[in-house]
Amino acid sequence: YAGGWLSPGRLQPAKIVNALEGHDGKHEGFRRAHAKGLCVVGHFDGNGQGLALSKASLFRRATTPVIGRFSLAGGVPNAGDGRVTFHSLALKFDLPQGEQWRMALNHVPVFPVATPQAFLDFQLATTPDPATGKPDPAKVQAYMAQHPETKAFADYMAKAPLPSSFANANYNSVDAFRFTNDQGQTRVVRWIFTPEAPFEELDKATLADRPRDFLFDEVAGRLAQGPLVWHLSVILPNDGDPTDDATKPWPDDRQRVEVGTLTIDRAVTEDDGPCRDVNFDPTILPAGVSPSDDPLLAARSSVYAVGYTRRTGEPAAASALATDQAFPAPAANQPAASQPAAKESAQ
Ligand code: HEM
Repeated sequence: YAGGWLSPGRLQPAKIVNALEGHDGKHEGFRRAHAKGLCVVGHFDGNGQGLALSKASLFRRATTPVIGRFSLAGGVPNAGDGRVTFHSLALKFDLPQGEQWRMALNHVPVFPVATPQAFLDFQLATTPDPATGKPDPAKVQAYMAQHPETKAFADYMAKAPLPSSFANANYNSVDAFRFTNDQGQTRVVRWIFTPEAPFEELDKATLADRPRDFLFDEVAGRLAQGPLVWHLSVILPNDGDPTDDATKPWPDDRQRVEVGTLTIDRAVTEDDGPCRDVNFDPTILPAGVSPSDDPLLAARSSVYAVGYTRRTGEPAAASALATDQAFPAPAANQPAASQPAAKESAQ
């Protein structure tokens, strides 16, 4: 039953992973989405303001160690960076008492699909035809006709400026989550990390001519000069703002509460480093945070788990990034993940 043999028509996570492999090829040992990435380590300093919204210990006036991974969407590990796609950042916060908070964030505040079924249908409709190497325009058109929200997203991506760097991009939760504070009050929120590095736009006209790894090389170069900083703000919806539909943005004027600062200190190698064997499942949450009614969240959890199980059962692949070789591997008896335990000052 758990394997889905008795209900072949139901949407199973393996079907979505199969579709991702069909779309971008099967690259053993790599993530089935966001295959190209760079691992980083850093820390988060809470300012205490978030505790009014959630009792999560991340929000105390304390420092929490973080590992992270910059990535681009897509399942091809050595794809060129000259594409119109998400700049993404995944994070794993190691909190006191063994709690963790894992996030996988995109620079765009909305997602192209609202449901797992639409995600599957979108992958299938845009899978390249082996005869032409391109998606079948009739299938894409038929999908778009049924999914105006995906069409709206594609139009938005075509027009919206792309950040010139991983360092000057926002990173959004996209999905909504439920926050609960010490008094038991619950609110649904989204969140955004905004960079201190000033925004600059990538010239889309020259994308195709850029060196393969130019975005990853650029951020590695910045990190070699010093840490990069983002401010985390929790976004509070107005009554009626959708909490179960990641295709719908919340208007820019919604109240924001700044709750702390993320500092990315340095890049570390992905081969044998702390990121390779992590599943950045966004439903791994500390007390005070839980999933909302957004149907993507449960699907993400189960699909990431299937992808993770497949890739970690395959021979480990070396990082496809040339720049990765420049970073020190963690010492044999001291994995890079072993940062100091979260230190608390006052609440
Ligand atoms: C139904 C919707 C979605 C599906 C099926 C899906 C699928 C996947 C899969 C299979 C992976 C690779 C996991 C692994 O092997 O560790 C992945 C990674 C990722 N996803 Fe999604 N995803 C979905 C929605 C989203 C959304 C809404 C966001 C942004 C908020 C997002 C951001 C990311 C990021 C940043 C990673 C890379 C994590 C890393 O660096 O390991 N995904 N996704």
